[in-house]
Amino acid sequence: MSSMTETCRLALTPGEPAGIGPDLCIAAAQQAQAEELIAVCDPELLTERAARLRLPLALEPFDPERPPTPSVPGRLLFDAAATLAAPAQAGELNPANAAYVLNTLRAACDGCLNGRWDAMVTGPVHKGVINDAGLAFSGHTEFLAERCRRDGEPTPTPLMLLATPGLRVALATTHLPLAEVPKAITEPLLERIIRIMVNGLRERLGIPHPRILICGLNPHAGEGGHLGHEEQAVLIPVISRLQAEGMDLQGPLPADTVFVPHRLQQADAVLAMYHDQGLPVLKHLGFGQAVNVTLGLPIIRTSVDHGTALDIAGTGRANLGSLTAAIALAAEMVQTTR
Ligand SMILES: NC(=O)c1ccc[n+]([C@@H]2O[C@H](COP(=O)([O-])OP(=O)(O)OC[C@H]3O[C@@H](n4cnc5c(N)ncnc54)[C@H](O)[C@@H]3O)[C@@H](O)[C@H]2O)c1
Ligand SMILES: N[C@H](C(=O)O)[C@H](O)COP(=O)(O)O
Repeated sequence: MSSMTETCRLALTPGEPAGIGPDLCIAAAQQAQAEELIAVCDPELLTERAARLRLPLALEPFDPERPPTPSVPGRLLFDAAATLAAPAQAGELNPANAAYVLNTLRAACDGCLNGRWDAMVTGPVHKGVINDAGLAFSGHTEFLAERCRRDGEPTPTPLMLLATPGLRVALATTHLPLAEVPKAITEPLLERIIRIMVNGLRERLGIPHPRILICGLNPHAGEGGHLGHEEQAVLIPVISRLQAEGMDLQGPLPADTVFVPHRLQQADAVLAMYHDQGLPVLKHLGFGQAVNVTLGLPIIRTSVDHGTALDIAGTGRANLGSLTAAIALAAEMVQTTR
């Protein structure tokens, strides 16, 4: 692990090889970066995609013995941790490459755990094609949590938080079918999630006294029990307990009005109960510029806010904004944590 004064060393996973992830890594490599970027992938993928995009790219193998140096335009370090099973065709998913994608994530995560690099920044993966290949996968967040599990200990609970200027939204549940959400939101889970959120905002994002708005699960936060019982049975007891410990929490609040400007001005983050309660609002405000952060794990991981965009892979039309923001936030989190 690099020291206080050193350049941040960031692993970059391009994600789904048929998607825009490789395009974005190549685009990022065209710019000077304050960090050292190491693409964890099959270098052939980048060479072929760069040729298709007609962009210059000098690839150099990563040498952990050399001190980290800021990336220079047109040059990119790589760690050939995994090899494609079949050549990648932009825009065309191939389940044969699903295991390769997961191997790049394993290598990037393990490198964070063993100090090979300071943090990992992930490009988008395609959850469907990984499952089509017979590999159970619901998202990076859950996969990395499992990878960070220590022998004999339970899997750490990960917290997904997306951030864009003016709004941070975290999720109590992540990639879960909607029908399973109510029973997943138990008192122990919610208490764990709120503690991780408060600690993560403090320790990783440098907000000393985070103010958090907590959405109800039901319309109008249950309308006093007339539109659902989870607020009274689960949310209110947990929130009251943690407020009594001094945490700055408000809720459960009706999710339809929690995101109005005057409320957000008085808060550092919102906790939504499920994926599509929080993320549509965040993406409406900041799609293409927002960052997905995983809190609650012993590693620093940020990611783009968008998917694989197969419709534009290999065309040069992919917007670099979210990856740029994800790299910047990972570096900031590394500095905050040093
Ligand atoms: N970080 C991740 O790994 C991540 C995040 C979200 C979705 N996904 C996965 O991506 C796949 C496709 O999801 P989707 O179609 O809902 O969303 P998507 O983000 O891939 O595409 C939605 C629309 O936005 C456009 N778009 C996305 N990123 C863009 C960029 N950087 N520049 C310009 N245009 C861009 C696409 O062309 C498309 O029109 C799914 O398998 C989903 O699970 C992965
Ligand atoms: N929930 C994320 C989003 O909608 O942007 C996305 O699916 C990626 O999640 P992971 O980082 O867990 O793969």
